[in-house]
Amino acid sequence: KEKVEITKEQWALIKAILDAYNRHQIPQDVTKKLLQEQYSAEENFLLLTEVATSQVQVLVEFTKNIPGFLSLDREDQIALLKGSAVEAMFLRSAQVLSKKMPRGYTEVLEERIRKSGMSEEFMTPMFNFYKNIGELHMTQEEQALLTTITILTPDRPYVKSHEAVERLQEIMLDVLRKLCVLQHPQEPQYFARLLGRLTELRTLHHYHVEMLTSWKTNDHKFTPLLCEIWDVQ
Ligand SMILES: CC(C)NC(=O)n1c(-c2ccccc2)cc2c1CN(S(=O)(=O)c1cccs1)CC2
Repeated sequence: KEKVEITKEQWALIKAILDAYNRHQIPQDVTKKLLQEQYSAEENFLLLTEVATSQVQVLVEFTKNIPGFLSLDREDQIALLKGSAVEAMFLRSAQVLSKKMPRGYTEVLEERIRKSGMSEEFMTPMFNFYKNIGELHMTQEEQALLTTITILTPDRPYVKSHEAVERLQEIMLDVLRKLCVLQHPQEPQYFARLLGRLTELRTLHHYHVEMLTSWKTNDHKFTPLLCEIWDVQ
């Protein structure tokens, strides 16, 4: 039985990341709108645009509070944000959906998302992902660290100092690994299962790029921030 020891510094790191993650939540009023009375597909789409835009703003603030992030090369900080925005958005969405909500809220939310003009072949993998994340029953710390690890992925396009990002990501991976052993002692494979979700996120990222083009053809508008972060003209 491997003796797992989380150092004082690592606990401080977990606390800093969890505080930042909890401080930067999507404003309730924005997500609450998604639960209100029946909207049309266009209005649902507009609502998702609003929620997604608000999440990008939250993501930027959260990322700035990741210990070590601001000491990375400035252009690399931008490359990491642009490269991880879609994945962080799907991770946050899955976490929102897997929260205990009042009876029927989840169904309404899912219905709203299904009726937003999104192509069917994108829905299935997306809702599969939401289900897979829900089944993990991740703790707050695990959610915050997994989002941090997604942001600190060294092989995003245009990242120059690959090693610097890799070193930072490795620090976070080590902390998450130890936390998983401590918080899920009966599930030795839990950490591996968490990392498996990161692979699923990359597939969703590819789907998302295709979906954007299909929306563009149906003349759907996005906000300037979403166009900027998703490289949509
Ligand atoms: C919480 C935020 C980050 N979630 C969010 O914006 N969602 C959610 C979602 C999931 C659970 C609860 C509440 C909302 C589902 C979807 C999105 C966004 N995207 S999108 O960014 O591609 C998009 C933008 C505009 C048109 S489509 C499509 C799918």
